[in-house]
Amino acid sequence: MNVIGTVGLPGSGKGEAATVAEAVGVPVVVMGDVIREECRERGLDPAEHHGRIAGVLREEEGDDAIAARTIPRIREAATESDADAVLVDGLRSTVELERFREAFGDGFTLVAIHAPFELRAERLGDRGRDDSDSDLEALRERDEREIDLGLDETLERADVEIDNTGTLEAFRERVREVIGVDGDGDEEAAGEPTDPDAEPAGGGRP
Ligand SMILES: Nc1ncnc2c1ncn2[C@@H]1O[C@H](COP(=O)(O)OP(=O)(O)OP(=O)(O)O)[C@@H](O)[C@H]1O
Repeated sequence: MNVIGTVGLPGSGKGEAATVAEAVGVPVVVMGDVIREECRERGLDPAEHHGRIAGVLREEEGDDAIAARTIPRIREAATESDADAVLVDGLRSTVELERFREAFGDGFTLVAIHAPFELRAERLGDRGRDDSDSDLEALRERDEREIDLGLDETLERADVEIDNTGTLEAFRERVREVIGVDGDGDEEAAGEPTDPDAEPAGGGRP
């Protein structure tokens, strides 16, 4: 089974990458859903308690708690789908990376998505999902929180890099390339890492 994990700072493009995967039939498992489910089980509103419950889970079950709870979801998504790959959105730390490598071996590919602070701030401002999206100080704090969890080191250990500083279409094309789907929507060897330095394939939308 090919499992593609994405890692990137807030606003780097992980959600867009997940949307591309879904559009080509690659199921997406969002690690944050594990936390949202735990919030609901504890009778808490995920919108308010998400961050705290993520910390509580790590304290109670170990630093790899969220990865460990995500693994059965990945296997289930793979079983239910005809696709050769599953995309996992939301890795934060090397402990989680190691947990996935242990579970999926060479089938696990970590994809780092990079975009500089100013660009992420601008894009999140446009996204405007909530108030924090347009708050520079909030973004700085989110960056720091994620870096504290080990996001920087996790980015450094990626198998494939995606530079998301160009157009949205160039990014989408590069994501399709990385998940092994060509511009016509045909699946190739989903999950095989491609040359990280390669230019996006370009061309029109599928
Ligand atoms: N290359 C791009 N050009 C223009 N807009 C982009 C590009 N890449 C991403 N975006 C937009 O930037 C915003 C942030 O991207 P996205 O939601 O994918 O980030 P994320 O990494 O999932 O962030 P978070 O961790 O906060 O959920 C979205 O509105 C997305 O559509």
